[in-house]
Amino acid sequence: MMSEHELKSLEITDLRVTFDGFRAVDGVSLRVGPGDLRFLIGPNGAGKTTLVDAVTGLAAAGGSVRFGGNELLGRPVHRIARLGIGRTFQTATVFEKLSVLQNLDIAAGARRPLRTLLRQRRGIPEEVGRALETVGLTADRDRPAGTLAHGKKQWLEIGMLLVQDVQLLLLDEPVAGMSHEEREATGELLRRIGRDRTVVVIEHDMDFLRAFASSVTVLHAGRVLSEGTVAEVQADPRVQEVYLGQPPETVPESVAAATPGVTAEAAAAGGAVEA
Ligand SMILES: Nc1ncnc2c1ncn2[C@@H]1O[C@H](COP(=O)(O)OP(=O)(O)OP(=O)(O)O)[C@@H](O)[C@H]1O
Repeated sequence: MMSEHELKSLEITDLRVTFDGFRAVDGVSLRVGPGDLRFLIGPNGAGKTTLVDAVTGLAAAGGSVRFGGNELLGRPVHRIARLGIGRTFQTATVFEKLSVLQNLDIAAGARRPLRTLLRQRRGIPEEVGRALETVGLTADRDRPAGTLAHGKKQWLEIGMLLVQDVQLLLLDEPVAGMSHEEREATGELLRRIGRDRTVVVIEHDMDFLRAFASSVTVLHAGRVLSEGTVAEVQADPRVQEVYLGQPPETVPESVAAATPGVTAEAAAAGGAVEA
């Protein structure tokens, strides 16, 4: 289903966020075009979440963030949301006692009177029906959201962004804690919604990244360390150095295994694999 909106790009220029003199984001520039599925990776503390906070208005920042030509920096959170920008957090934030349908209704219903939101209705608003289908929750629509499996809660949260007609989605570790099947389904979902929207995914799961990313930006110490296709980024010696310079238990096995010059034994000797 094509959006009736023109496709928009996210353009970040010289973004800076400082906490008490500490530069958490230190001059980041990047552009994500519509139809791209951009993964944002980097070691802990690289500035990934802070970057998303800056884009969504939760962290004060210098530089420029434009989406579809509109400058976002300096606008309050709700105005940024109104420009079609939405995010998810690592922990899904759904109304657990309400049904899937009611959750979507509430997300969609800023325009409807409050008393109609919780009422059982025969008809399902078109955008809600569409979102149910897109995120694969049609059969679960009457279940309380609190009884959904972890993966489905994340999909509901994505559905809640879709009914708000979000054009830029920023997702923070959407597959953390998911089963293999849930990851696959989530990857397919991101591909579907990414076709006519701009999607940025913060992710640590390297197998997931390799399967679904169309492009990757690697952040390190608040800066862009590397950018390109999955293959380009994995072959970049600077990326290898940053990951291999980490304590062994945080080196993703698939990065090490895919890194020329790093043997499978060395990767295995690195010990535990990050989630
Ligand atoms: N509100 C804050 N006050 C002070 N420092 C902060 C604040 N938020 C983040 N930081 C610091 O900024 C740096 C970047 O943090 P951020 O959470 O953006 O990293 P990240 O790349 O998302 O890491 P992770 O993968 O661990 O989530 C870290 O050093 C963090 O301690």
